[in-house]
Amino acid sequence: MPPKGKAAGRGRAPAKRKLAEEFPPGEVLTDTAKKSWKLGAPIGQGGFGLIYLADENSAGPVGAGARYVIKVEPSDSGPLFSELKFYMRAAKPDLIQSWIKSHKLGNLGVPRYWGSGQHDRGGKRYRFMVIDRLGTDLQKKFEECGRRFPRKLVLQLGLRLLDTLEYIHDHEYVHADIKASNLMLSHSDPNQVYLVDYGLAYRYAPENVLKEYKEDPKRCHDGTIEFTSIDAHKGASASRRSDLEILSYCMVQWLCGRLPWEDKLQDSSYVRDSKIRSQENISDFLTKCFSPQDKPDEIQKFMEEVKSLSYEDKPPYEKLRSILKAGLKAVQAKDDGKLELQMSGHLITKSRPRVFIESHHQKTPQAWRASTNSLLLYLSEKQKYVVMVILQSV
Ligand SMILES: Nc1ncnc2c1ncn2[C@@H]1O[C@H](COP(=O)(O)OP(=O)(O)OP(=O)(O)O)[C@@H](O)[C@H]1O
Repeated sequence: MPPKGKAAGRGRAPAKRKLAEEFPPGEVLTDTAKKSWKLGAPIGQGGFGLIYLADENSAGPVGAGARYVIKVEPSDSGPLFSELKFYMRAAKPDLIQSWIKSHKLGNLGVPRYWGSGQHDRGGKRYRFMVIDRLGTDLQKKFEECGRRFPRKLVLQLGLRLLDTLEYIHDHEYVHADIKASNLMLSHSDPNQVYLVDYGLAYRYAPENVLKEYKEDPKRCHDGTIEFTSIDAHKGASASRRSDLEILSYCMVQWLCGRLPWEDKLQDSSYVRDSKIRSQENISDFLTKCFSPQDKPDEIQKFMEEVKSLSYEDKPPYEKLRSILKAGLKAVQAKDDGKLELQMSGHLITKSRPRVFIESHHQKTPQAWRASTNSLLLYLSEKQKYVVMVILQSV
């Protein structure tokens, strides 16, 4: 989970806190249901602990194809405790499966929870949690794609996130930190995307009683600064509309490359005021982000719909899905469930190039780098600029 006001993109790297010691592969952990799990190699590091490959305990070592991961943190770590509460309440495999069935979905983007417990080692106590093992995060894919995602991909991600948010909202929680680095592709299916990191997830309606709107100056700007909601900037706890507002900023960034306030992320009040202004005139905001021929009508409609929600409102998920589906139709695509990182041939031929000159900071430039919808041309080792040709779908 991010500390207060952490930025998602370049230049973030907050100081990592004191970490849990690294356990050797083969360490066996027993959960509260007395089930044993074996650790493999560590594959990730969070703010407070490590993530290891894992499998049900057996005679053999845990290999690269492991189906689970175990998150281990010192037992006094708050974030894993609150994340664990979310998983225990809302991510049990049976619960997810019955939602998938009753809502006729192909999949649901919440990793399943398989167990948890405490583990003592070297005189210290650790808390651990077993969840599904996932693949690459979308921030890496975003960077590889030259910081632009094709319109179809953005709309498909929006649709899958609406399914996921509807589920977690129905289970009394909001996520409050949606961003590409918290979206991970399945390890086995490139068309499935999961929302991870529930360290900031907030139980907005315990026992179905909605929390009231209350600003707390000590909690201003919680979340990831460029995407966090106006409510969070003002110190109010996240609500369902916050998740959708955050999703809309993400979709805009994925489509056009950067949000207008990204140059001044250190100035939280500036970011808050820019977001307030963007909501006052959504059309003007999108005009700043896109060229006239690229301004996405569906994103404007989506944002207008979200803006009309009050703090306690249940979002109209189905209406929001139909807005995004209309956007797919406008680019001659449909909700086929495919997360295509590459532009299809059809979209490329209907693209118009835009050229940007950017300062060149790379120490070891490549001759060129092609990605889904952009082509970066590094002029030479000594030159100061790169030329970025961006193919924008019309
Ligand atoms: N289910 C998973 N399967 C595979 N890798 C994972 C999984 N969950 C997390 N990871 C990897 O572990 C890293 C740390 O994840 P974690 O959820 O612990 O982050 P965190 O504690 O929120 O830390 P921070 O937000 O500070 O990066 C992730 O960046 C990701 O690479």
